Amino acid sequence: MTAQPIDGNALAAKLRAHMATEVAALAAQGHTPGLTVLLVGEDPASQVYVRNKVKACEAIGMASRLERHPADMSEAALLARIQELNADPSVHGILVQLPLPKHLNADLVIETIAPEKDVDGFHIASAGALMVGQPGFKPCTPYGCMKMLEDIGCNPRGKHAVVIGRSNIVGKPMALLLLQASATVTICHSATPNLAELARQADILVAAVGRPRFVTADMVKPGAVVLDVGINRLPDGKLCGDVDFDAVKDVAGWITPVPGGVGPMTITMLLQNTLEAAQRRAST
Ligand SMILES: NC(=O)C1=CN([C@@H]2O[C@H](COP(=O)(O)OP(=O)(O)OC[C@H]3O[C@@H](n4cnc5c(N)ncnc54)[C@H](OP(=O)(O)O)[C@@H]3O)[C@@H](O)[C@H]2O)C=CC1
Ligand SMILES: Nc1nc(=O)c2c([nH]1)NC[C@@H]1CN(c3ccc(C(=O)N[C@@H](CCC(=O)O)C(=O)O)cc3)C=[N+]21
Ligand SMILES: [Mg+2]
Repeated sequence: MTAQPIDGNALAAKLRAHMATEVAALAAQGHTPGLTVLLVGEDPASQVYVRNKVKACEAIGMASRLERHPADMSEAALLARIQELNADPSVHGILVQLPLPKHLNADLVIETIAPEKDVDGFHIASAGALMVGQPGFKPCTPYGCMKMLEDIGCNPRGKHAVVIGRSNIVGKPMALLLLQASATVTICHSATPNLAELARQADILVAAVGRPRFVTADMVKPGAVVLDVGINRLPDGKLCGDVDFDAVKDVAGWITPVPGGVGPMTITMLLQNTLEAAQRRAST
């Protein structure tokens, strides 16, 4: 079997084209959606990501601002800046690029963002809303993965979904979204003794481990949908997912590539959340 590739760039383009019309409608009412991205320090990978986010906003007519701050910015100064952005009506979404320099408490920083501007979906209020099934911003990467399943016609209801990874920004919210969609969900992590055996039972397998080619062909059920969240930079500079794509594509039914899979969908759902934040604000 050769898996069908799930083209994240194509789905992203389709969704963004639709969003552009909604952005234009809001702009016509004087509510151009605005995203502010805060980058503290000079991490080179982060520089690339934040530039891509800002470009993606501009491409669909949103107003985006990138604020660079020095690596030694004090926590008090960062919190004060977030509070100013919380109070600024032209800013609908606030994203603080992670990781932050070690001297800054990332949890405290994220909790300082107003929940109605938390377009990353990382605030405790957003996490709590997701947990209890109330409306709130969903974390962009798992949200994008759900959109990919929808796009290929894969309804998780009644399926066994296995998520490898339990981080607060990917693995855990991914599992909650799949559960909400009535999948039977298994979450694996570094203390799971029989991970390969569990993975092999998955109709939907999500890899969010952060280890290049962690998921090998023997861990995949024939015909499974495999979503590869991993973004790993190899020594030669190339990007590589958490799935051994070349081997797994001969077993899976569907598979996302890296690059060109989940990554572009993460940015797309960030735009979606920012659009929603602006729509909510415009209707109040
Ligand atoms: N495509 C995109 O848009 C995005 C991609 N990413 C990428 O996704 C990957 C995961 O990100 P993130 O969730 O933040 O990573 P974290 O490092 O926060 O979490 C990794 C998870 O994988 C688990 N894990 C690590 N090693 C093993 C192992 N040997 N066996 C089983 N489980 C293991 C960890 O288990 P434990 O909890 O027990 O330590 C942890 O739960 C990274 O490659 C990251 O770059 C992240 C965000 C967005
Ligand atoms: N507050 C915060 N929110 C985030 O959402 C966030 C973050 N911090 N810190 C870093 C991670 C990582 N992340 C990616 C998003 C898109 C791609 C992406 O579009 N990747 C392209 C390739 C890009 C390239 O070539 O480097 C692709 O997969 O096709 C990758 C990684 C968001 N993150
Ligand atoms: Mg992490």
